[in-house]
Amino acid sequence: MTLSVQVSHKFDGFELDVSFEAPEGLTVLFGASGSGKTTVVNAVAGLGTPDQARISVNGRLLVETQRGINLPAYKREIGYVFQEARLFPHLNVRKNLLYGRRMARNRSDKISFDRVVGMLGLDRLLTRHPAHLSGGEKQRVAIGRALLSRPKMILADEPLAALDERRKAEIIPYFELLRDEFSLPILYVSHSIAEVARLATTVVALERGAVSRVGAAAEVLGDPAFTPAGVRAVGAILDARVTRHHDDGLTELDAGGAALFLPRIPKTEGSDVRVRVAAHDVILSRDAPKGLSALNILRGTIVAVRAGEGPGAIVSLDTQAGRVLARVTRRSVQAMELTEGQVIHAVVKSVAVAPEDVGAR
Ligand SMILES: Nc1ncnc2c1ncn2[C@@H]1O[C@H](COP(=O)(O)OP(=O)(O)OP(=O)(O)O)[C@@H](O)[C@H]1O
Repeated sequence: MTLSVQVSHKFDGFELDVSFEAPEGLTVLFGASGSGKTTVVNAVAGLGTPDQARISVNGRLLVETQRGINLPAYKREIGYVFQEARLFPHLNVRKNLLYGRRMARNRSDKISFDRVVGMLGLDRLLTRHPAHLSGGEKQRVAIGRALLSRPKMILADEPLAALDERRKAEIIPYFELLRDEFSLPILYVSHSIAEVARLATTVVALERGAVSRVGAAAEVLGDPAFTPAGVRAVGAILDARVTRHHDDGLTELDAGGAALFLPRIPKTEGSDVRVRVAAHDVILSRDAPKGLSALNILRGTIVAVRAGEGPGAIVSLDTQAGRVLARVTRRSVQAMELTEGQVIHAVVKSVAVAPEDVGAR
């Protein structure tokens, strides 16, 4: 496993006992305020000593309290991206980027200054000072600076929390690049389902100091029994490929052989994408719908019907495109006599899926 984390710590009135393993990619540490995210991050970063911890990254041991091993923070070789960019105000972008830079140890190294600047679109900003950058631009510089320190892992602590929605949407693709272009483990703290859906390879959900769930993003978000952010956050993640941009502004995707039409996605034809389809944007029909304005109709088989405490229920169905979830009323479940094994049609309105619901994979 790329990331192996075990931390226990007792504060007055709060007990943390967290243990998880994560494969290569971006691991989102997800949890409500006070669930223990910062305590875990501090243990990984080497800020303070937990009562008991064993943490390794790609087999390299950072701390093992029982054996008295505890690398100081500066020797852990971690690149940080925080909520605020924490740039040096008196240095321009170029100097901020070069601060703490480490030289390549081998020629196959992918992290060159020019590549990082190009990838993050910082070319035109190099001579500017942080005071003259937008929040999103500052965060791009912070990502570049973290990368240029040639870290063994990246630790991103709520890196989008201080940005408005537009800036968030602007920065997320850079984290996708970070995830996909460099084989660096990334531990990413967030309490946003949207970020989990776009970025997570693995989700580690924390609740009251313990891990309540670990798994691949699609699996965790697609579990109707797992609703830490409320039922409105429940949804499926579908893997798809961009097949064609149509003249009328729609992009056609191929999801496991099924065609999906979504509002224009800024990706080239042939790109692999992941698409989040929220359960409340899906309606169900027993018969193949005709004369309907919706363009996306997926035929599937019901694998579970889960009634909530309120009027709603989540129906999970397996389709050609993958597992899809639909949030309907319990009344509809009864009226339509929805049961496991039944063949059903899921209808997804194209415009229900916003461009920010579609990311790279
Ligand atoms: N130094 C401390 N002394 C006592 N209690 C602490 C200390 N640090 C954290 N705690 C408590 O431990 C719990 C977990 O805190 P932690 O900061 O890890 O949560 P979090 O998930 O990061 O929350 P947030 O998203 O609000 O930052 C909280 O109940 C907090 O009050």
